[in-house]
Amino acid sequence: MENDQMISPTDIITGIVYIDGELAMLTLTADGELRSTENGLRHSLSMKKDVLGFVVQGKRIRVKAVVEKDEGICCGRFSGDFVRKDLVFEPLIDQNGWCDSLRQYLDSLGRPKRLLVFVNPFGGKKSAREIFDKEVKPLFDDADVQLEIQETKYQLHAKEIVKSIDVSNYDGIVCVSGDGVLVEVVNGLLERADWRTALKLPIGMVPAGTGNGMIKSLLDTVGLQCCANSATISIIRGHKRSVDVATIAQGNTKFFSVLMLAWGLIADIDIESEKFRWMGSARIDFYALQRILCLRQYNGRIIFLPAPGFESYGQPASCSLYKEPTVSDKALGYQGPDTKFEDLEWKEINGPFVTIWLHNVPWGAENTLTAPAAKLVLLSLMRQLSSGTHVESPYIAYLKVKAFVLEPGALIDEPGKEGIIDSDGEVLARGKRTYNCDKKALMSYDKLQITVDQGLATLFSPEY
Ligand SMILES: Nc1ncnc2c1ncn2[C@@H]1O[C@H](COP(=O)(O)OP(=O)(O)OP(=O)(O)O)[C@@H](O)[C@H]1O
Repeated sequence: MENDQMISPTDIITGIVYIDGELAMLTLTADGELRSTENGLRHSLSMKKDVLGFVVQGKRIRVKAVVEKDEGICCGRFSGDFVRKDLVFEPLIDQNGWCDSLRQYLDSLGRPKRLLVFVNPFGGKKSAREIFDKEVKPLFDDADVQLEIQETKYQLHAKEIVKSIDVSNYDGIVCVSGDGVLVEVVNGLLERADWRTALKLPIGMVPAGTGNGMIKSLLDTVGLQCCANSATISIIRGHKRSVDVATIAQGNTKFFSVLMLAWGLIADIDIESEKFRWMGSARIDFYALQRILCLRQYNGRIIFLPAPGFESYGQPASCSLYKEPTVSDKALGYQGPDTKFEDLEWKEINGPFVTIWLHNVPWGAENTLTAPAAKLVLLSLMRQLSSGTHVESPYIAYLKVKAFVLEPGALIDEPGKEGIIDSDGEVLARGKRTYNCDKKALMSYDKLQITVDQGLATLFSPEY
């Protein structure tokens, strides 16, 4: 704290104001600091980091701000990393000048002003609407963001909507949901004829599902909690980052994935635990334990193109990525990466496998899981999942690949029973005698290939 406040010719606006009934000097500096000196003490708010917006209340101006809270403070039911720290001041003169300066500075930050918001009332513990009303909407209102709210009414509703929206009407799309709606939005945008433009629209996530792996990955990287408060503030601040999109193809059928593909144990836990949806995210741990105690092993083969540094894994493959069938002229949307992989050095590993898990982001869900070959080892590895140390286990082969082919087989001790292939929480293929095997799936339980386009989609993200 300093006693004096230097005025610089580059300051945007400066003047005497009342704060809490006391006279104070307030300045908006050129680099976006809102600095006040009151009773010799200096306080400041960063327009970029702390300030959401402002509102005129009679002669006063209320600057709505949030600051990162100190560790140990808990603010009731909805926890988060931020607490409110509004600044209320009354300029002695030129209230309009203050409003114009604050508005212009906020506008110069390139934050989103118009958002299409999907709220999935069905996801997770069915609390998305409550999360949206109590935590998300008030913050967007403070930041003066216009919202077009769309509650999803059925599966694939969000995908259907984004396929036909006028993308120029929005600065972004927000999903108050789990990862499922995010994936629908990405797939919907990629199926548009104008997918290149449409994919530039940033997508924001507010965790309100069982699987919130994408937003967990983004927030955790900068030490923020995976909660609605931190996620919404990140969207308001408007920073973006690009994420890889994997194309999973089986003939002409395609699915675009941003998180992961799983087969075997992980898919079985993810999909079969649906029976325990009422437990919230605990259903995953609960069912994982059951599945590990009655472990299944699957026949099959994986063929892959190792990334640099991972060439020693597997043996030379007897075949490579299959050739794409010619795309019909009617297929207008994105068709996957253009890269040609045929003549490269493919490797293969033959089963049996407990699970195959392909990941695009570090976190599959808020409390991830992966697994090797023995029950006791699996149980001890479960405890390591939250730290990620499971990848060091000798029972796990952890490798980076540029392209991948999965040939899924049947259970080794029950050849008439097959498995489930799951991508981003959705069932891609259901084999014979699996859970809900009479339900329709996008692909058949057969060979499929995965290729990646780096940085294809744009997400709202905390600043790194
Ligand atoms: N009103 C609705 N009724 C039923 N399903 C819906 C509705 N709205 C959206 N869905 C579907 O719910 C699925 C799961 O959504 P979301 O990812 O938001 O939640 P989640 O809890 O993380 O998912 P899950 O629990 O299935 O892992 C999506 O496939 C979505 O299409």
